[in-house]
Amino acid sequence: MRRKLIAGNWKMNGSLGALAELDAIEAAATGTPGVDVAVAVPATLINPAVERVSAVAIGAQDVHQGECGAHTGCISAVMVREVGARFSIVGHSERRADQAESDAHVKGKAEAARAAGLSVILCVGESLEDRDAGRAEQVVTDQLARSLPQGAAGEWLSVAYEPIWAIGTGRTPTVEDVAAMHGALRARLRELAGGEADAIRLLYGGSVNDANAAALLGAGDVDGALVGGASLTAAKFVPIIEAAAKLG
Ligand SMILES: O=C[C@H](O)COP(=O)(O)O
Repeated sequence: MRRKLIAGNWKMNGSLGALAELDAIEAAATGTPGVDVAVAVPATLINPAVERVSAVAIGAQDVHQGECGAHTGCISAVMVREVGARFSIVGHSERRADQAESDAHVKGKAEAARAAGLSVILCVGESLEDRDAGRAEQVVTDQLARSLPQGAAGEWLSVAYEPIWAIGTGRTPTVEDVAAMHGALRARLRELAGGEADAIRLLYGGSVNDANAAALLGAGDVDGALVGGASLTAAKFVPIIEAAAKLG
């Protein structure tokens, strides 16, 4: 039985003042011991966030695939681990688009994160064009196969299915479509990593909010959510944690 994971992604939002939101999220995480709660903050906020909370895992939104070197502006997994990050997102569609990250980059980042002792949330997802053309499952499972780190198995890895067209748009796939995609991802993980892959959590991401969380989290093979906009305030994020807790 996989524990539910509710992970927030603040993206390029948040200041030192915004860290106060973490207090109520920490209280919710403490009050729902059956649910894992995590927030990926901007790199500048990792250390102060780590010093503020303990029941909430604080993480990075990206790490470089190397450990150190001449990569101006980049941050390594070793560096974020040193200041207390417990996980990193890799392969978010915004980075794949804005920074031209390939599946090979994403695989390298996931492996570097694991080597540094971080858990990993690896993102995959299709465009609206792929969805409309009926090739979403093929595109997403192929993306997974190319991005999957060596030794993928166990709770340290989560795969977040985030249809690009659902991110920040208020649109979501149907519960049936989410269940079908997660079933396809689970099947592909078993092909790629055997029975060990059953510990890998599958998260859904894309316009999750307090109104739709229970339905999306209740879909087949959905082990949690990766939440963007609704993770920025405790008032919107805590009900999603509570919805997960009710599902067990
Ligand atoms: O990482 C989070 C996702 O991109 C979802 O963002 P959203 O909840 O604002 O749609």
